[in-house]
Amino acid sequence: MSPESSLNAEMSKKISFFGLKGLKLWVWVCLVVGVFIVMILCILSLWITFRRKSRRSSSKFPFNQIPHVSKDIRVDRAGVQNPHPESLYIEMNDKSTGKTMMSHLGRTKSSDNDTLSQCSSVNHHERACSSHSGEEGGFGSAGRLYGGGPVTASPLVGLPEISHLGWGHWFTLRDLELATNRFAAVNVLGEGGYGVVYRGKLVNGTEVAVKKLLNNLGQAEKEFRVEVEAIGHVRHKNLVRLLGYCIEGVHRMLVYEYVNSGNLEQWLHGAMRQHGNLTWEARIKIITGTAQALAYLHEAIEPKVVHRDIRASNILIDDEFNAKLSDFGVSQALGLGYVAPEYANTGLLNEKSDIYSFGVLLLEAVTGRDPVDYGRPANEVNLVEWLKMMVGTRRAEEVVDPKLEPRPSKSALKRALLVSLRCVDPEAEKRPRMSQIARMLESDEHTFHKERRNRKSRTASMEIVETKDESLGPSGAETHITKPEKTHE
Ligand SMILES: Nc1ncnc2c1ncn2[C@@H]1O[C@H](COP(=O)(O)OP(=O)(O)OP(=O)(O)O)[C@@H](O)[C@H]1O
Repeated sequence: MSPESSLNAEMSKKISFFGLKGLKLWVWVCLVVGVFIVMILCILSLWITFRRKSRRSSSKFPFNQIPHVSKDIRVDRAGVQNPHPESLYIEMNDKSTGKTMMSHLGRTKSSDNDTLSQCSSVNHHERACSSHSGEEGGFGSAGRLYGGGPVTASPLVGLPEISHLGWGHWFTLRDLELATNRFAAVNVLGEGGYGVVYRGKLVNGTEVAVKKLLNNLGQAEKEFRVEVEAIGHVRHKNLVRLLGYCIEGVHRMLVYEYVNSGNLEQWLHGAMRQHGNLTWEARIKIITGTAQALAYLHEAIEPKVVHRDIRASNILIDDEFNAKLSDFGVSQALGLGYVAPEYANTGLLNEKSDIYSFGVLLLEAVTGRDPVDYGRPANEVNLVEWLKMMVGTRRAEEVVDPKLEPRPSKSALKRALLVSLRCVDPEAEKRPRMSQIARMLESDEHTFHKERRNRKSRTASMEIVETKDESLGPSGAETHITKPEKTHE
């Protein structure tokens, strides 16, 4: 008998087992294998159910509440240099946007600022924040966060390594409480449309201005995002530098370099007047710096930044009368006197409306008048209209701020008026670009220095010729520079 036929014979034998009689052996083998497979499947399904349950319980972990964030979570313990050894960072990959976000208790940092606001909804975050927010406590331990590094040229040296962003610093509420003496009233620098600004000092000695945004306005939160995104990487000598920000729970704060000599509004109309009047030279320096900052925002960076709120109070001044433009990137309603017609008509804001506002600012600096002053006679309330009327009636020299001593030269005044009139042209496309304006003003600054250096020499003089122009309205005038004339002093 061959082995195959003997195996067949064996398999065909009838066997009785567990009360089942007369089943062939091969049927028994199939039954056993089948039962075995069913058991494996049962075990597998039990294991999967168990896994799901344990995931569900871990989903109470608040990071899962962040909208649009996938469950691709990688836990990463912070390194040796981390001054917060307890910190547990969690990297979340948002598959819908491809962005990565790092988060841990009370702090959130993002590889893309778009994700900043998402973090505000994290309950855990808010609990962590309230546990060391302001009034009650946790304050004393803040000092240990710092390496206490030496004060150097960089305002960020000596601050915690872990909070470095691509462009600045990521502060905790405690850091800023410490810097401002818990936001003491005595440190209030002023209050703007979106919150209070405090003067502060970081533990490495850097003086800062902390803008604490009102947290009960959705708009303020929006502004925070807009501002952080717009200005984080932007650097120019005439722009106030954003050193970092704080976002904890409901708190939103921006931390700027401190600019120590007030703002242009205070110098022209307010508290800084007690220190004396700004000279023409200082005014032109401030205005020219502002123009350079705007030219940079409009034309040198991509994407360009439209300021949208050029006004004297946003031109901060340092102790050498350098202008430091602040609040760029802030989206907010413009004040009455600075609103360009195309904004009023269409709601659109672009660099041309910044240029209009800049023209008003320049007029303000020349005349020392507010853009809109209801305390004046009706035909003088609106600065731009009044100026056009004065130039149109050949009274340009009367517009100079009476407090200015010495008065500007004819040529300097005329050039400044020329620039401002071109900026406030009712037709937006006729307004010069900011870089052109900056160049015109730079040459004015240059002329001023030249005049001062050598008073006896002949200097170029520009003559403003006022010609009636329909496009400037009934009282409008367009200004032209004619050929230089000799002047004798
Ligand atoms: N970086 C800074 N350094 C010094 N002072 C500052 C700084 N930033 C703002 N300030 C001052 O804080 C005050 C409030 O400023 P903020 O920008 O909030 O309001 P504003 O410009 O007066 O008004 P708005 O926000 O409506 O334009 C102003 O007096 C301003 O000069």
